[in-house]
Amino acid sequence: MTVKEPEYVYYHAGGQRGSRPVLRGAAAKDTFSSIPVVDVSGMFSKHIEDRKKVAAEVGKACREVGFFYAKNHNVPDEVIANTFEAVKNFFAMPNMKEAFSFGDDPHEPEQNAPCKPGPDAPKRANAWPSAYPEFRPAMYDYFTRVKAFSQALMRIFALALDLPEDFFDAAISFPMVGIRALHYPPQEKPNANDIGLGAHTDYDFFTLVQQENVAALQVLNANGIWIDAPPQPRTYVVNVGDFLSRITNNKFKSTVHRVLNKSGEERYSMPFFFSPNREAMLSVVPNCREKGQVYEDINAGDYFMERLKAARWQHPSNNGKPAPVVQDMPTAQAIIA
Ligand SMILES: O=C(O)CCC(=O)C(=O)O
Ligand SMILES: [Fe+2]
Repeated sequence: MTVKEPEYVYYHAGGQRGSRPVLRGAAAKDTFSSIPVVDVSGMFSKHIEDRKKVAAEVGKACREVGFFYAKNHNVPDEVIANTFEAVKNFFAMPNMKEAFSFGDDPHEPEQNAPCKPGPDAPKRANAWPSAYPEFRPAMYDYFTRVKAFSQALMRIFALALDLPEDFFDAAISFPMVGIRALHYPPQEKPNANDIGLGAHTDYDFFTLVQQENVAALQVLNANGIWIDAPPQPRTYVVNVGDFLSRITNNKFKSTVHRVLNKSGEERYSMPFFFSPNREAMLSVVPNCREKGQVYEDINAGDYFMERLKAARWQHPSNNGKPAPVVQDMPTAQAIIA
């Protein structure tokens, strides 16, 4: 009799390598096989019942999947379209890069920081292309709106956790945020090992992904099966990140995902990473505390740096050298191992 070796899926999650057996047939667990769609329009209603209804759906999606599509958000279509156009122009420049990141930086007037950076403040965070001056205002137009939408969404997460709606408000007044504009060129003959972005979880509170009309994002379920998250018109893909998972004692799932562009076409996407203020404390929220709880309180900025270092350390380009010092790395741009 031959015993079949189980097949495994490998990923990086919570700053560490992980693996999961692929379970089929009788061994399969009860898990998701599609990404739920939540109509979030009720979050802008003046009636608390409408907001609570959205929160209930968001909470269910966060507990069961860790991902959902947010339909009827309030970021205008034309702002998103203009931003993608600017991103394509940027990638078409001769000094082509495959990713452009920028994030919170109190030096930049567009961000209306609550106070001016002092003499000890971190250095400027963002590098803007001088050869394309229209890029910065286009990105900021998008940044301002997606950040406001995220701050509003945070109130829905509070309700979803049975907390007062304003529970997180003070902790997200000048949040750590980052936009990553990504370009995935067509892959010749892609196979499962030939991925655009390796399997990972995000180290933020949550992420809002805009993807243009090319499907490539995939989400890992509990059975080790990759579930497609193709673009759905006029939606955001929202996913729980490690910070939110941590403060809910993992009741909200920070789910592993990857990008595999099998389409034969160019793919552009724009994740927006949202985390609390650098000084905020990440404490497990009251309703999720349990005896024998694993997570201690930690400063959000410190946790971010810890995760950034872990990602750098494991990055293949690091060649096993000691982790670089990253204290001058002031923005919340997620660097993926
Ligand atoms: O390109 C995408 O659709 C997702 C990107 C992503 O998961 C990330 O940058 O963390
Ligand atoms: Fe991600």
